Amino acid sequence: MLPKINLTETKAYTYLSDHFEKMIDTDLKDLFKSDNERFSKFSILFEDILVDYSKNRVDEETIALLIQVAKECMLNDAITAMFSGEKINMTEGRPVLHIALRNQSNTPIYVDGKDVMPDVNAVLNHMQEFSNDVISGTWKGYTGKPISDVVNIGIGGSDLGPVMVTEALKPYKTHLNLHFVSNVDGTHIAETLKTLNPETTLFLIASKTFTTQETMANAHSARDWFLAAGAKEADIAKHFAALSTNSKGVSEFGIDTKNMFEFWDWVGGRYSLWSAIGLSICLSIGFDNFKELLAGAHAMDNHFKETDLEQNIPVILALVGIWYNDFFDAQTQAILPYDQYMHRFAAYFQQGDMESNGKHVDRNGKDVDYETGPIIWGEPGTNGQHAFYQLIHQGTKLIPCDFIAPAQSHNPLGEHHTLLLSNFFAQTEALMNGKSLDVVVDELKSSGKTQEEIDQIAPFKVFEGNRPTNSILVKKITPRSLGSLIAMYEHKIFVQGILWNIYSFDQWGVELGKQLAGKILPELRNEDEVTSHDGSTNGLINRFKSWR
Ligand SMILES: O=P(O)(O)OC[C@H]1O[C@H](O)[C@@H](O)[C@@H](O)[C@@H]1O
Repeated sequence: MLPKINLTETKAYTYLSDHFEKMIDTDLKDLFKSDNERFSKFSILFEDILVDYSKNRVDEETIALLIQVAKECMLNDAITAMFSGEKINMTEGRPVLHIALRNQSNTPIYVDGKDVMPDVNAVLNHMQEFSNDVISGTWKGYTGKPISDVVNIGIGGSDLGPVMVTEALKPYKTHLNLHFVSNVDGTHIAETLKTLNPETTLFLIASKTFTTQETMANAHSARDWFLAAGAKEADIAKHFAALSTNSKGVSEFGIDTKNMFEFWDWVGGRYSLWSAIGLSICLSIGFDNFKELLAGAHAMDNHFKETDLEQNIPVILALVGIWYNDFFDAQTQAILPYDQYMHRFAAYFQQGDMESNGKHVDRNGKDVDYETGPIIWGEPGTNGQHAFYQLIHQGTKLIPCDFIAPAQSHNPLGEHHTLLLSNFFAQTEALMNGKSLDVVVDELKSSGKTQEEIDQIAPFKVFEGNRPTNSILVKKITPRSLGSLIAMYEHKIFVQGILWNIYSFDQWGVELGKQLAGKILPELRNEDEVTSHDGSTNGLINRFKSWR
């Protein structure tokens, strides 16, 4: 059972509210001036990952009080509950055990009295054998040719993780070409199939439930395309595999359950890249690299489970996030990787964070009267600098940003990486220091502007600064360090959910739209005028029918 304490009910929260009044006007620059040790006090090194949170509007008292809130919310008990397989996903009656999928120490983890590790290891062995066969060409298509292309058909958690990781780890790629089809828009599958040869294409139908409309529609279209090319039903076994918890659904679709890679209801969709859903990752980078990804995540799991809250990276990131979310009213959190390979990282954590903590009912079933999950967004640097950073620097909103960069590039081309990193360092410094009116005026004077011109233009060139950032410097993006980074954010989300007293592992919010689409679908299958909805929906549907 998870504790059910709202952070706002803790004693420390009251102290934190008073403390906030003091901190609201504190300038980051002054915090650095008054403490030479600030960087070492407010940064944590974990393996090849340095997390610097010193450019935040916090001092030692802030962190101490936030930790006190976490303790009063019984965070340690919650961590133990998750790792020991308690059914902490109460509304679905399930444990939350993505940590078991990467439990490389193989210590037993029990669900309803049964150790899950033998099943986890059996699926991993199956994934190893299968991916080795496909990569080596031992696995042959129906005309005896080896596989050249793999299409993962899945959506949400059955798509975003594999896409993000295969992109982030492209330097480790095997010879297989990976494709991902998620959208029910026929364009997605049609465009993907255009370039493919059915004799050498392998489809992975990735769906935890094996009922998701988009995935089933795309899977059927893929099968039709495959059969239309001259293949027989019996050939499907060589070209279709399923990654799912639903063996009945898989065999009804016509996939041999020998080609099914199982996982379990205690793996949440958005936490499933470590499970059989990661088969596309294994095929893309090879099983050994996939194991390294798991090992990196496991190392972060151990850090999270065993480190004191004061030095615990996911805990600190979560608390600093809460500080802005609940005291400074920051609505969003940007994730800005200075690594082109990580271009889907923010999109991945959009689901990871927003589907987990986008809740307004607490674990007591009551509406919360404080802010919960932030809006997550971001794009890689330096592209973002030339697009939306204007608002981060000079807009009216406070946007805490995570800057992530590798020290070593996989493509050390000329000076590119040095240029990239100069921007990475410059941005957080600029956001913190800003540019005062005096400096702007001096600059304008020395560029020969008249006093009148200076008076006119100066206000627009001022940067307030004092804008908070975390800098996450990684030696190199490898399967291991990426695994650790992902697990770090997963646990951050967990900690925030605990303190906000919400259930982070269900996602009822995605259901209503699905239900209504199910109702509307039959109405679109005929030409009758629709009158059963509100005026707007009726009007739109009827216009659609007349135009299609
Ligand atoms: O893997 P499935 O079952 O196809 O679900 C795909 C997605 O569906 C819904 O949008 C949610 O439940 C997501 O969390 C999930 O990732």
